[in-house]
Amino acid sequence: MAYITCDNLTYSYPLSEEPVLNDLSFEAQKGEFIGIVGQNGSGKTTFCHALRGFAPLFYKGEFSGQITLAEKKIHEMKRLSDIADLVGYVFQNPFTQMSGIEETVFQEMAFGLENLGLPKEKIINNVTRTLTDLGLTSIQDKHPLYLSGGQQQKVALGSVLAMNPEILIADEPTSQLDPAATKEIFSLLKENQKNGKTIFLVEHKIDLLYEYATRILIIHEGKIVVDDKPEIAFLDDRLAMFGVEMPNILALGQLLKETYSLDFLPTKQQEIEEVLLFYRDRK
Ligand SMILES: Nc1ncnc2c1ncn2[C@@H]1O[C@H](COP(=O)(O)OP(=O)(O)OP(=O)(O)O)[C@@H](O)[C@H]1O
Repeated sequence: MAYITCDNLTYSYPLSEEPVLNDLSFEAQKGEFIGIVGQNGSGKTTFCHALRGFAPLFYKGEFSGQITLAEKKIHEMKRLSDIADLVGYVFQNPFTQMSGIEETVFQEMAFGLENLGLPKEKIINNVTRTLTDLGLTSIQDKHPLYLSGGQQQKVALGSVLAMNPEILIADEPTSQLDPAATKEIFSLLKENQKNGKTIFLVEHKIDLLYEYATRILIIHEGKIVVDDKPEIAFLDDRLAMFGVEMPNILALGQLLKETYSLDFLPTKQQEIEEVLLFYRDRK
């Protein structure tokens, strides 16, 4: 059995007229880095909420189908706390994530670990490591509510990473970060994946998803319409219809293939450089 399975998920929020998830099925193995893309309102966030039981447990509404994460039947779960140590969730808006009661960044990042009842020494180790990973050590004594949007976003992510969950679901966790910090976060997520964690990342930054994800899901009208390796998913003929752009590397690869009548499509930066150098040196 796959590590994660979703069978025929159909879900409507209490006030939605149509289902937001529409007979959606999917499975994943442990250690995948799954990028989720699709146009606004296609159901990406809702799919993430369903994965960790928030829809319907928190949002209510009508739900049918089955979800299993690491053999836990999420659709039969009665309390969200039942999977608090298995699934970490990073909200689109960091403000939603903040406890609102902790007075320093350090305490904020320790909050979830304390709720899990971990020993003090482990809490201190995890938080200290995460602060270093995210370059937040210098602001560890600041009040979380007096940080910039980007800093808050890093703290929100850190408070989840500190819990070291096996499955990490992050909804646009870099939306308020500059390009350098965004890349750092992608690298950190990649490191987590290499350590065996399973990552779900909702993102509009497709160039980075192309570089880091191992698999891409395109969601359209509540269904997964494309599910493949990035170099195949992002070549789908229907991308424009699904409101998804092609990564720059692939667009450039296609242009080179056309220009030089190549018998292959360069899909990596290194291949593109090799083609360019080859034709430059022939001149
Ligand atoms: N709490 C809610 N109650 C009712 N409808 C909701 C709720 N949250 C989202 N929706 C609706 O569900 C649909 C899917 O929304 P969702 O946020 O899952 O899409 P998305 O693909 O993540 O969009 P975006 O890229 O804009 O974040 C939209 O029509 C949205 O208006």
